[in-house]
Formats: sequence, structure tokens, C-alpha cells
Amino acid sequence: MTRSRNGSSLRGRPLRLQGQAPSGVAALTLQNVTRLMLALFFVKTNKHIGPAMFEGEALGLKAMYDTKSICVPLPYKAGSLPTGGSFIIMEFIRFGRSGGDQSALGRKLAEMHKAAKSDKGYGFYVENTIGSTTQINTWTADWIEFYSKHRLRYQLELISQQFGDSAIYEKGQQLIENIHPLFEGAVIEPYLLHGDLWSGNINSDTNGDPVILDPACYYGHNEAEFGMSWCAGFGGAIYNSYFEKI
Ligand SMILES: Nc1ncnc2c1ncn2[C@@H]1O[C@H](COP(=O)(O)OP(=O)(O)OP(=O)(O)O)[C@@H](O)[C@H]1O
Repeated sequence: MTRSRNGSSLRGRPLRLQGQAPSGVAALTLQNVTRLMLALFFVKTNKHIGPAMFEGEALGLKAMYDTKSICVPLPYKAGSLPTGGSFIIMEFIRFGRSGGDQSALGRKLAEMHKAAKSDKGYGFYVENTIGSTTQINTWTADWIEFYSKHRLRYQLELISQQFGDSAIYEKGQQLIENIHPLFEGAVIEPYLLHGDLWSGNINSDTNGDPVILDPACYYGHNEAEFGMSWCAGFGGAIYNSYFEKI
């Protein structure tokens, strides 16, 4: 068993599914039952956090899976553990040895973004979690309003409350007040984003095809997907293939 960034435990072992799948995860159709029998399962548990975190992850995985573009594990079930805490059961993906083809990742991400556009605006069906921080996803018609309020201001308030850092709070407020010109001329549409795309959440399967995991999905401006690029090791290849395709 390994432990990860948000304290969840990770186990890859077969499990029998019980009960009804919550909405947003795969229903037990004949096709999926066959798939379950052939598959190995990957289970993450968290002793301290309730089911909302893994239910949000399951909804995000399913939304990305349904685009039939980039490889993501199909979520089967998420819920509460009888002993407290929560779990998610998903498809086990066998990873390959390749370091990952950034050009393929860029192309597949563009396919995913374009395949799922929201008619509800910017946001997601539930609040989810990025690391262990809640991510607010209230549906909002305008991207700049969504990004200013639910991303920048929310984080600035957390910094201010938890660390008392008023200097960065003030700078952030100035950015929010002057943000509109930065988006002048930009074509912005609510595309489905992975939302937490750093190197720890990117892998490749045994064919060398990119796999993305552990999302914090929401519908947003497509370029926000690259907000974590500072810790994703992205080079020119990913941007060239992404922008060629998008
Ligand atoms: N479906 C899967 N199949 C096989 N291995 C997986 C699967 N999902 C996750 N893993 C392995 O477990 C590792 C951690 O998974 P994941 O990032 O989803 O956990 P986490 O608890 O949310 O971690 P963190 O908080 O560090 O992001 C992955 O890097 C990968 O090696």
C-alpha cells in the first residue's frame, strides 16, 4: 500500500461490486459487467474524509471517460467506508515504461477539450477537491467572473485567513480589478478540463498512450488546463500539438 499527497491509501486488488452505482459512475450493464470480470480494480481509500471527495473524482473521471478521447480509468463506485472515511473503485490501468509522449498528450487533451462543451457555463456539477483544498464550481455564465471569484479570490481568501498574508492578498485584488484587458480578443468557451494536470497525474499505458488520473474537473477556458504547467514539465511539443488540434 502507498500513501499519497492527500493522505489517501492506494490498493490495486480485485473487489466485488455491491449495491447500486451512484450517478456519474458506470452502471452495471451487461457490457460493464463483462468489463468488470475481465478487469483488475484500483481502489483508493481515505480514512479521514467523507465520500464527497471521491464522488467528485468519480464524476470527473466519468465525464472525461465519456469523451472517448484520452485514456482515463473508468470509475465504478465511490462511497463511505463502514469504519468512517471513503473509497473509490475504478478500472486498474497497467502503466508502460515510456516516459510519456508529450506530443500525443497535447493532441489527446485537445480532443478531450473539444469533445465536451458545457451548456451550463463555467463550473461543474459538484464542488471537488484539488490536493486537499475544496474547489468551488458554482455554475457561472461568464469565465472572467468565474475565474476571478471562484479561483483567484477564493484562494486569496484562504491565504489571508490561514497565513495572514495581506501583501499577496492586496496584489491579488489588484489583479482581479484589472483582469478584463488580459482577456481582450480571447475566444473563451466552457470546455471540460482535467483541472489538476501536473506530472504526478500524467502517465502512459503499455502502448505508450497518455493516461491522466486524479482529476479536479470543471468546465473552463481551455488554457486554464495549463495553469499547473510549472510542475508538469511541459515543453514545446505539447503546446505545438495541442494548439494545432484545438
Ligand atoms: N486507475 C489506476 N490504475 C493503476 N494505478 C493507478 C490508478 N490510479 C492511480 N494509480 C497510481 O496511484 C498513484 C496515485 O494516484 P492518485 O494521484 O489518483 O492518488 P491521490 O491519493 O489522489 O494522490 P495525490 O493526492 O498525490 O494526487 C498514481 O500516480 C498511480 O501510480
